[in-house]
Amino acid sequence: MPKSEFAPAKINLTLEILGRRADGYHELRSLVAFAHDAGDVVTLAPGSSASVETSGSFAGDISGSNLVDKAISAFAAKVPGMKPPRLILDKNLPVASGIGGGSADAAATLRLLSKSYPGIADRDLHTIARALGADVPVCVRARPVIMTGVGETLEEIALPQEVYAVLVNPLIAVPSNKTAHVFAALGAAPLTAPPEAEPAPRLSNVRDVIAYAKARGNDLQAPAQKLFPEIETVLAELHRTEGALFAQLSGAGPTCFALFATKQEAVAGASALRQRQPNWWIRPTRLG
Ligand SMILES: C[C@](O)(CO)[C@H](O)COP(=O)(O)OP(=O)(O)OC[C@H]1O[C@@H](n2ccc(N)nc2=O)[C@H](O)[C@@H]1O
Ligand SMILES: Nc1ncnc2c1ncn2[C@@H]1O[C@H](COP(=O)(O)OP(=O)(O)OP(=O)(O)O)[C@@H](O)[C@H]1O
Repeated sequence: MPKSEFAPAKINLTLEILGRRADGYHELRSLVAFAHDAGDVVTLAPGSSASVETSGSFAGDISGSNLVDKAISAFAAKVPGMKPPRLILDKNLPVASGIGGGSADAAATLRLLSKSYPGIADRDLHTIARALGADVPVCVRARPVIMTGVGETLEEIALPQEVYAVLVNPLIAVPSNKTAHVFAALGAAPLTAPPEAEPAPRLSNVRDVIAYAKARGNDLQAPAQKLFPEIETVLAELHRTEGALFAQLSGAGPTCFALFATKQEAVAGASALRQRQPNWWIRPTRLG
């Protein structure tokens, strides 16, 4: 019986960049949520040949070595004698799009392998995840958190049950090192002192989430928009969608999200948008 792990899209509801560290990475604070019904799927398939096979709409867009392969190698390095598995990656999320697709796939692979090899401590899994990418630890957790550090410090937070979003990606070509470009374009000041800790917000309903997201914003939105002007069109389209209460960029983009109070409004908003922009990737989803 094949075992599967869902690799949900990651959405940065907020993204504050607090300063640049000496190693070039940035300290940040981000409210991160995950999509209930938009994601890739990683399946451990029967068979003796070690391989990673890809299927799905965006399988052909992965460039360089697949983060799933890197996750397997990093995990295997901690498990002497581990038999390399045969994995199938169903790639439904657009690549290099700011919703952490590759990170989510690496994280799902680590969760899958750690179920087969339960000897690996959570602490070791976290270290492996961090070495694979700044977004991989949060994707291993795959629950709403306030993420700080460069992405390694995770504080779980309760999100209201009913938060609906529409995710929109214009499917423009972006370079594979897009995230580094966007951080560089921000030109953040060097950190002079460690950022101050602050208590996690209390988010009781969708209005609280929107107020917090509006107040904190996404510091990468302006530089990303300068590099990829299509983002402005995506945000304008989301703002004019009926029922959309708030719209912003996720991560380094170009995927943007809008928030809705009900599932019906998110589904209707997504279909109205699809009528206007048939070539975009548009997904209504519940966030959690
Ligand atoms: C923008 C976010 O998506 C927000 O969740 C993440 O911070 C990016 O996470 P990621 O894509 O997993 O990032 P990595 O693959 O580790 O790094 C890609 C590049 O982004 C920049 N980077 C990333 C994370 C971070 N905290 N500071 C950075 O400056 C670095 O230039 C790095 O070379
Ligand atoms: N399994 C994978 N899925 C997607 N991209 C992958 C994968 N493996 C390797 N990559 C490469 O990783 C890079 C980042 O892709 P990803 O989809 O994770 O971007 P992202 O969502 O913008 O990430 P972030 O917001 O964390 O920078 C791309 O250049 C892509 O070719």
